[in-house]
Formats: sequence, C-alpha cells, structure tokens
Amino acid sequence: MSLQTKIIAETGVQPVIDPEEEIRKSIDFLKEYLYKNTFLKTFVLGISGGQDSSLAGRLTQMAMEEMRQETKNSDYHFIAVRLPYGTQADEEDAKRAIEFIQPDTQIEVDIKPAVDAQVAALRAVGMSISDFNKGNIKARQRMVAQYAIAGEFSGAVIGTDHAAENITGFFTKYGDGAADILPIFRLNKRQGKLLLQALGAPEELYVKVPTADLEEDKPLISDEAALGITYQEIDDYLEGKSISSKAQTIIENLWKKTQHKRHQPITLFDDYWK
Ligand SMILES: NC(=O)c1ccc[n+]([C@@H]2O[C@H](COP(=O)([O-])OP(=O)(O)OC[C@H]3O[C@@H](n4cnc5c(N)ncnc54)[C@H](O)[C@@H]3O)[C@@H](O)[C@H]2O)c1
Ligand SMILES: Nc1ncnc2c1ncn2[C@@H]1O[C@H](COP(=O)(O)O)[C@@H](O)[C@H]1O
Ligand SMILES: O=P(O)(O)OP(=O)(O)O
Ligand SMILES: [Mg+2]
Repeated sequence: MSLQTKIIAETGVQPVIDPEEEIRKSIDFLKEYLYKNTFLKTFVLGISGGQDSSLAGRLTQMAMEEMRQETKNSDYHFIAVRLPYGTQADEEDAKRAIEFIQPDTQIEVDIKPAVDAQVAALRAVGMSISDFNKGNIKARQRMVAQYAIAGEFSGAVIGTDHAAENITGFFTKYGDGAADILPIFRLNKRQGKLLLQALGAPEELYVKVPTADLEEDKPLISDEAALGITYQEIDDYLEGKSISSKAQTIIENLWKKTQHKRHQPITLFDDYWK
C-alpha cells in the first residue's frame, strides 16, 4: 500500500462528496453523541472568523436546535466563544462568523492577560520565549478557556481539525489539537468550503485566506506560507490525485514528523514511531 493510500484511509476523505449529505452526517454525529452521553448538554467552540470554525460552529448550532426540538429539553445549547488576543486584526470576520452561526450563547474571553502572565513568568526565571513559541501558548490558552467553559455547562469541546490540517500536523499539540469531538474530520479544505456554500454562508467566510494568526512578527500569515505548500496540493493528495513529487515529499515528510500529534502520549506498547 502506498503511503498516500494509507494516509487517505486514516482520514476517511472521499474524492467526491455530496455537501448536503455531509452536512447531515456531521449534524447526526453530534446529536448521536449527546443522545448516548446524556450528561452532556452543551457544545463549546472557539470562533475565530476563519472557515473551519464557521463551518463547525454552524453545524453544531443546527445540531443543538434539532436536539432541543426532539427532546423538548432547553438545556441543550451551543456556546460560541470569541477568544481574541487583545484586539483581533480580522475582528470583522469574527463578527461575520457569529452572525452566520447564530449561536445560542456567545462568550468573549480575552486571552491576552493569561498569555502575557505565562510568558512573563517564564521570562522571569531566565527563559527566552520566542514569538513562535508564544503563538503556541496562545492556542493552548484558548483551549484552557474552552475547557473551563465546558466544565461549567456540562459541555464537550468541539475541535475543527480536518483532514488537510490533520495530515500536515498544522495545529498546536494540546492547543487547537485538543478537543472532545471532531465534526469536520474526514473533509479536506475545499470540501469544507463546499459545505459552507451549501449552508448559505457569506462568501467572505469561505474565500478568506486560512490563517492561524498566532505570530506577532508575522500577523495574519497564511497557513500556506507557513506550511510551504498549498491547500490545493494537500486537497488533491487527499483525493488520491497525483501531485508534483516535490509537493508529495513535503506532505509526506510533514505527516511523518507530526505522527506524535495524532497519537496519545507514547508508551512502551507503541511502535508506530520505530
Ligand atoms: N501560522 C502561524 O501563525 C502559526 C504559528 C504558530 C504555530 N503554527 C503552526 O502550528 C503548529 C504548532 O507548532 P509546533 O508543531 O512547532 O508546536 P507544538 O507545540 O504543536 O508541537 C511541538 C511539541 O511537540 C512535542 N514533540 C515534538 N516532536 C515530538 C516527537 N517526535 N515525539 C513526541 N513529542 C514531540 C514537544 O513537546 C514539542 O514541544 C505548527 O504546524 C506551526 O507551523 C502556525
Ligand atoms: N481568535 C480566535 N478566537 C476564537 N477561537 C479561535 C481563534 N483563533 C483560533 N481559534 C480556534 O482555534 C481553531 C484553530 O484555528 P486555526 O486558524 O486553524 O489555527 C479555530 O478553528 C478556532 O476554533
Ligand atoms: O480554524 P479557523 O476557523 O480559524 O479557520 P482557518 O484554519 O481557515 O483559519
Ligand atoms: Mg484560523
């Protein structure tokens, strides 16, 4: 089996999708999980203004509306969390995303005081913390806030990991990579766009240049510039198409280097890394 075939099988990406069918699958998946885990009454998700959280957020909101209707239990609700680091450069997109999602509840938490305090405490003991490393602290602080909210509202945290980010390991380990349930895993980036279009999202949300926007030295740097490869190439690879050998090597090297991010902490019983 080629590595491409193995990677595609691990992510479950289909070369062709029916967006309406995939929307229904994600909603039913979220609902089924709550029906099975009756302690859980809410889902929590950070909304950045980017494509992935707009999509996962809207699907979650739709699932919760259906849950309320089916169970007549008004406890079921979706909590959208705005998590800017101080002032967010693309705040307009974040507002647009919230407007599209129409979440039951919205909470805004500024992560800047907590992130800056953590960095200051590390620097106070003589550590130098790079801007890149600080970026990962921001992503982890966002997850701290989301889990704290979930803890107060019998909630589970939604993650926005999808196949294109997953195979390249383009997420912060235990930051945005930490979550309880992943409703858009199995989709590549362009398939996510198709779902947003089918949901009637404003165009700005799916033509927007994907960014983690974690680095102050490189504000709004695109994922593609940071990764050194385009989503078009990653998406083609995931759909089983043949791409340039240069692009294929970049993807497969990223996949190998980030295997640890797609596993639980390594124990004596693991051998995937050998
Ligand atoms: N575009 C942006 O603005 C931006 C900014 C920051 C990070 N990012 C992206 O987010 C991702 C996060 O960065 P990262 O991967 O450097 O940090 P990370 O914190 O997600 O992962 C690094 C950590 O993983 C652990 N680790 C590394 N190799 C390991 C191995 N072989 N086995 C077990 N554990 C291992 C170590 O604890 C290490 O500190 C990257 O893809 C990065 O490009 C993007
Ligand atoms: N500024 C943000 N506000 C709320 N939530 C955010 C913010 N930035 C990122 N997030 C969450 O993290 C994931 C991953 O973002 P990437 O752009 O893929 O790095 C995002 O979907 C939000 O849930
Ligand atoms: O995860 P998001 O919502 O920030 O989307 P993107 O990765 O496209 O920035
Ligand atoms: Mg983003």
